[in-house]
Amino acid sequence: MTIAVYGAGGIGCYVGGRLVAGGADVVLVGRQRVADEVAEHGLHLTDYRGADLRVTDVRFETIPAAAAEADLVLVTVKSAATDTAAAELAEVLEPGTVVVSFQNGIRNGDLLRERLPEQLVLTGMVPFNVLTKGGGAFHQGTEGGLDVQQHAAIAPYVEVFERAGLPLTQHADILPVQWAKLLLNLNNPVNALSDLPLRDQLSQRAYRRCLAAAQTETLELLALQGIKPAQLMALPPHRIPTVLRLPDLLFRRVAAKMLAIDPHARSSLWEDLQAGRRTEIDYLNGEVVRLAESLGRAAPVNSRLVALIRQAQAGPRRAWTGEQLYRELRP
Ligand SMILES: NC(=O)C1=CN([C@@H]2O[C@H](COP(=O)(O)OP(=O)(O)OC[C@H]3O[C@@H](n4cnc5c(N)ncnc54)[C@H](OP(=O)(O)O)[C@@H]3O)[C@@H](O)[C@H]2O)C=CC1
Ligand SMILES: CC(C)(CO)C(=O)C(=O)O
Repeated sequence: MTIAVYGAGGIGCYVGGRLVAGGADVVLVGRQRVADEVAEHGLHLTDYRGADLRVTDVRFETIPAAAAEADLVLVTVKSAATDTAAAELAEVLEPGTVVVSFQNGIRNGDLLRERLPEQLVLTGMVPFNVLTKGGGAFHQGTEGGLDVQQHAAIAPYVEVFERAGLPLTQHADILPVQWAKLLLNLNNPVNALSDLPLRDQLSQRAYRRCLAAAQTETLELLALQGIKPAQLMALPPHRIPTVLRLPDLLFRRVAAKMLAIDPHARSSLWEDLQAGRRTEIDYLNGEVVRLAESLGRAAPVNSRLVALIRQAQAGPRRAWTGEQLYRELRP
């Protein structure tokens, strides 16, 4: 049973490396710069529970053909790269290969399914944060295993993921899980604009009010669309904005788990902005704007966040205080 990880960056190297450490036959497919880093240092994988693994026997390839032998392919490219990845995979994969999208956003699985009609494409979800530390080191900064669409084809891999310390939770209906994750990802632009680690940013009420506003707007649209987001945390999604708006002291008491994040962890969107790469904003808050449009409504808070990230992508960046950002987002 060979597993290919297609797009081995933060999530791909971490998940793929943990699978190798758990004894699976894995090939990582990614860029030359990451291949060089892994060749020099191997992988050093740590997590919030104190796991500390050095993985030296890593197969890292840089051409799509390396995925051809795989029985299972985990797609871990950023959303804007899914189209190209799908075209490359369509050229090399055997019919019947199982492909799982472990990406944020709502549509990556659908896009892969459309482009890979001869393969079985399932949608997955990564609930935790991975901090890319450099020198082959990746740290899981928040709790969680992996979520995936339920299917008989997943059965042969359940034990492999279990051994890797990343148990799979299967869901009969993955869309509510994806939307629940997207509600959390609405914080990605807030975090990027704050230019702070997640824990510092979420510790400040003004930033949390920005996230609460983006979530409230989204929850109203989801209700109109008839989608009930899944519960991923101790609180149901519709209660989270109220908790986010609490004063700092109370928030720390009531929602200590939300702040149980590695002190250096940042959102993946911050990482993209920092590296000058195209961000996933159009697939996160932009997805909410699209939903609003399809319902003949507006999503002013999420639209503004999309615009601010586009500005930051195009030109000089600034670090917004929570108060400044909240004033900017208020209708
Ligand atoms: N990082 C995190 O903490 C979390 C991320 N996610 C989600 O997981 C997904 C992956 O994120 P993340 O790992 O952070 O992203 P990264 O950018 O760290 O990793 C993706 C890697 O794939 C490479 N890549 C892109 N296209 C191809 C291709 N066609 N062939 C081979 N390699 C390719 C990229 O190279 P290049 O940059 O040169 O294009 C990059 O090295 C995203 O959807 C993200 O939102 C979900 C939960 C947490
Ligand atoms: C885990 C979380 C919500 C925050 O890191 C994320 O998905 C991301 O950074 O894209």
